[in-house]
Amino acid sequence: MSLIETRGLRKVFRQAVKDPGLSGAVKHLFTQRYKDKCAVEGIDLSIEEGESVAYVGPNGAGKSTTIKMLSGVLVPSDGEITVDGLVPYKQRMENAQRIGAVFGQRTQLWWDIPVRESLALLRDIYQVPTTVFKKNMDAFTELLGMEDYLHLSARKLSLGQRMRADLAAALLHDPKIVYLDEPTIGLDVAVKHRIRDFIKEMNREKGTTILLTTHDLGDIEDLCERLVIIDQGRIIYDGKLQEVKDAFAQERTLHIQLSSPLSDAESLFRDLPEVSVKRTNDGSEAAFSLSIRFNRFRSTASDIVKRVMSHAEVIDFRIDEPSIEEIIRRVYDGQLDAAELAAAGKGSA
Ligand SMILES: Nc1ncnc2c1ncn2[C@@H]1O[C@H](COP(=O)(O)OP(=O)(O)OP(=O)(O)O)[C@@H](O)[C@H]1O
Repeated sequence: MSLIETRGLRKVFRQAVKDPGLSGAVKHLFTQRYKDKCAVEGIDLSIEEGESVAYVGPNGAGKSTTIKMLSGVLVPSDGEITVDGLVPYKQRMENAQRIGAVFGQRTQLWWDIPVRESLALLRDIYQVPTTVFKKNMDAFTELLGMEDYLHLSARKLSLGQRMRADLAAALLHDPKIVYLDEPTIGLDVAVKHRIRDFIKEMNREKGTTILLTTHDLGDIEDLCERLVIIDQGRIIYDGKLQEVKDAFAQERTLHIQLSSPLSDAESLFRDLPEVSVKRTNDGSEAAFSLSIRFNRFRSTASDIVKRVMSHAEVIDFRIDEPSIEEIIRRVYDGQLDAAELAAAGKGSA
């Protein structure tokens, strides 16, 4: 059995239907109307120990609802769910010992007491042995750069400081699994990197299994090898991040630096209509640069470089592939359909 396993997992919420405005609110007091909203529509998910999985989808897709069911906060309407052999909503306390959770929008720290005290309270709640607590506190303080603000209450922390303290709080008891819901939301680039490095370290060093939901697709590229895309409560893709890139990132851009300008570079590619050439010389350091976009299934980078080299001296070049961000955006926009996507991996669409 996998560490995390769900079969046919469903969650239906009962939502109040109100007419707009004050009259609608008053009317609702006397005649309540409700409709069922299926937030999660039968999810089959297997996650092995040590995996790092991105769980992404547009707003309202059902990501948080899934995580809440996995962490035992919500009871599923239907289906099966086990986390390390436990049924989370039935064995909440045992489950809590094995998981850590960070919800970017909320904190699990006590608002008015110093961070150091909050962490000590969590040590007692989770019954973390003193040696483990000390070892983790030392390591986390250094890795997350918390020394300067351990004496401050959560109320006084900046968002980046608070998020780092929250990560420390979630991992203090060495959980097997950590659920990260938007762990880098609203953070500057430096703090984001620090947090990502820390998560990678936990995954590598301790084999912590990571389930990450995020709208920051940089998080995904940096942290996860596997991608699960959910839309309207259903998984529409489940497979390797690299497979999605290989299947859909057909476009490449070659950035070539020349020793002197090359006039009419376009003429070198007249027989390749899908190739487009842009001059990107910004006048600095006598750089004469071309950015050449091509479809990797129709042309090869080596052919393009060869053509340029036959007319000019090439000093340097590099190839860029589109980011996963662009591909996922196309999925969200409906430009890539689920069946196409599923064919690229082992998606369950
Ligand atoms: N407690 C609730 N009561 C009623 N409906 C809910 C409740 N929680 C979530 N929903 C509905 O379920 C659907 C899925 O919500 P969920 O929060 O799981 O989405 P999400 O993928 O996490 O979205 P986001 O990226 O915006 O956080 C939404 O339509 C939401 O309105």
